[in-house]
Order: sequence, then structure tokens, then C-alpha cells
Amino acid sequence: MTRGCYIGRFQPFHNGHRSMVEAIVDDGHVDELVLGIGSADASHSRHDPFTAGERIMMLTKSLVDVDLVTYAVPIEDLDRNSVWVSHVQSMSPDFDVAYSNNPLVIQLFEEAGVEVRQSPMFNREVLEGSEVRERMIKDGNWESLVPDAVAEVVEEIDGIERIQRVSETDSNGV
Ligand SMILES: Nc1ncnc2c1ncn2[C@@H]1O[C@H](COP(=O)(O)OP(=O)(O)OP(=O)(O)O)[C@@H](O)[C@H]1O
Ligand SMILES: NC(=O)c1ccc[n+]([C@@H]2O[C@H](COP(=O)(O)O)[C@@H](O)[C@H]2O)c1
Repeated sequence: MTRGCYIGRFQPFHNGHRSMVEAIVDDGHVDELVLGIGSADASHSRHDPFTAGERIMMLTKSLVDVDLVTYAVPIEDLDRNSVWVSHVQSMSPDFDVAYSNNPLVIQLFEEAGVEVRQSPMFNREVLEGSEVRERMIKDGNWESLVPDAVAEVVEEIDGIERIQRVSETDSNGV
């Protein structure tokens, strides 16, 4: 039995993330997949509007039809990159391979001796968290970039009102 770990902030979970999970399933290398919710402690900002619990709802409901056992595990950030992989391992079920397209994450796992697999970037011109958040703030068409289940969760939690309101006072970038 082989288990993988795919870490992301998922702010929000979008169709690029969903395509990456589908690529992991098609790859056939793992039987189970841990979804690590990075920056789990962050919420209520332009860059990180949604709580870890809300992100767990988004990805759990978006992946009900996927033929893979998945576990969502919140992972808080640490000040020290050098011990971050140990921190991830301490919070997660054991895994044999990490999935990421993030250069720093890839470097940290490889330096710790963990095999890393990447996927192609899917339609990255628009399938990017910052693009989805920008559209949410500007009342653009963000729904087409996320699974239907994510749009439903955003509606349930009044997510658009939240991100628009925090953006009025949060001058950091999306
Ligand atoms: N369109 C995509 N295709 C393939 N992988 C993606 C895509 N978008 C994000 N990823 C990968 O998924 C992981 C988690 O990404 P993350 O949650 O940071 O999303 P993001 O779209 O890069 O968001 P942000 O703009 O908020 O940084 C990273 O490894 C990232 O490279
Ligand atoms: N030192 C640290 O806490 C550390 C290091 C590398 C990645 N991370 C986190 O891992 C996640 C990586 O996800 P993304 O690929 O979505 O950026 C982010 O939440 C990021 O903050 C944290």
C-alpha cells in the first residue's frame, strides 16, 4: 500500500487542484492521498480568506467522486523551513511520496530525502488561487474556476462578503 501527500493552501480549492488530484489518480502510484491544508492557522485576509475547516469542506465535497482514499490534515506554518518537513510528518499519516509543484516545497522534501512527484500545470493562466480571489473581490466570474462544491461552500459561509470586507482594510496583495 502506497500513500502520497499533496500540500497546498487551497485558498480556495480550484479546478487546477482538482486536475492535479485527477493526475495523481491516473498516475496509479498511490492507493491513498493525504491532503495537507497548508497555512492552516491563516484566515480572514485577502491572501488567505478561508479557515482550515472551510477548506476541508471545499476539498472533501469536491473529491467525493474520486477513486482514492483521502485524508485532510491541517498543517500550521512554522518560522523555520529547515524543520518544516518533520513538522508535516508529525501531523500526517505516514506517506511515501509528496506531490507538489511549489519549488520551495519540492526543495524541502527532497533535502529531507522524501520522493517528490510533480504534475503539469493545468490552464495556469486562470487556474491560480490569486486569480480566483481577485475575481471574488471584483465580482468577476470566479465560479467557472472552481468545482461546483466549492461555490456551494463559499455561498454557505458568505465567503464573497468576507473576502470583499477584509480587502477593504487588508492592503496586502491577494
Ligand atoms: N493550475 C494548476 N495546475 C497544477 N498544479 C497547480 C495549479 N495551481 C496550483 N497548483 C499546485 O497546487 C499546489 C497548491 O497550490 P496553491 O494552493 O498555492 O494554489 P495556487 O493556485 O498556486 O494559489 P495562490 O495563488 O494562492 O498561491 C502547489 O503545488 C501548486 O503549484
Ligand atoms: N516554514 C514553513 O512553515 C513552510 C515551508 C514551506 C511551505 N509551507 C507551507 O506549505 C504550503 C505550500 O502550499 P502552496 O504550494 O500552496 O504554497 C503553504 O501553506 C506554505 O505556507 C510552510
